[in-house]
Amino acid sequence: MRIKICGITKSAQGNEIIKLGATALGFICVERSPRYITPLQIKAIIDDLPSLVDTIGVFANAKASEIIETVKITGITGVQLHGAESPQFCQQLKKQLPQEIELIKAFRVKTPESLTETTTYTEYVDTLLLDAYHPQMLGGTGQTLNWLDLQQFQPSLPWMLAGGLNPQNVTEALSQLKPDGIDLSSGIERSPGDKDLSKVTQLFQTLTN
Ligand SMILES: O=C(O)c1ccccc1N[C@@H]1O[C@H](COP(=O)(O)O)[C@@H](O)[C@H]1O
Repeated sequence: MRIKICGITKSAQGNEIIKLGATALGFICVERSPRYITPLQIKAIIDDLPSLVDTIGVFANAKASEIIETVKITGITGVQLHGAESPQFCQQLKKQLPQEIELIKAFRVKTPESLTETTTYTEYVDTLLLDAYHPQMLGGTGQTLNWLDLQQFQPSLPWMLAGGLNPQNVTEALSQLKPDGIDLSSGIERSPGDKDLSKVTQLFQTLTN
């Protein structure tokens, strides 16, 4: 299972988190987020990481040109779209990105019906991600989804579960759902962008038991 730890802002923490077992690190490219870091800061962190790690830039309603420029500057291996990007935007962006760049579309699930929207994207992206809906915040909310409502979600693409996961609730989430990956941010932090390595250690201990 893929394990993505998102909202990395510090090189040393990113490296420790990879050693603990994460398969992917996420970097927030949304300026209004307290976890935002610049493309040059992302590049500096990635340059210091082992090469086989997935590195995902998280965007929300950004222009395609900004995303493509960020991919070039940073060397990220994937792009996560966390806003209201349309299927057509994803289709166009996918055509413009280098073939090897993973395109992830995130959905902030408000009602079980929100899940049906995902089917209109499956032709144009590589991976789906489900996050909790919050009226003011785009992500990193710490709010969980109603996992029971997701049990019927069996998309044709790999999918990742996000939204308020932490060392205490991840086992319960994975007993109800079988995502291809999980994505955590605020549940393993001291403060936004500052990961708590003891919580990350606890997470991986829980996952390996
Ligand atoms: O983390 C942020 O600040 C953020 C800002 C804008 C878009 C997405 C963001 N984070 C995403 O939120 C989920 C995890 O949230 P949490 O575990 O509930 O804190 C993850 O997909 C991040 O990429």
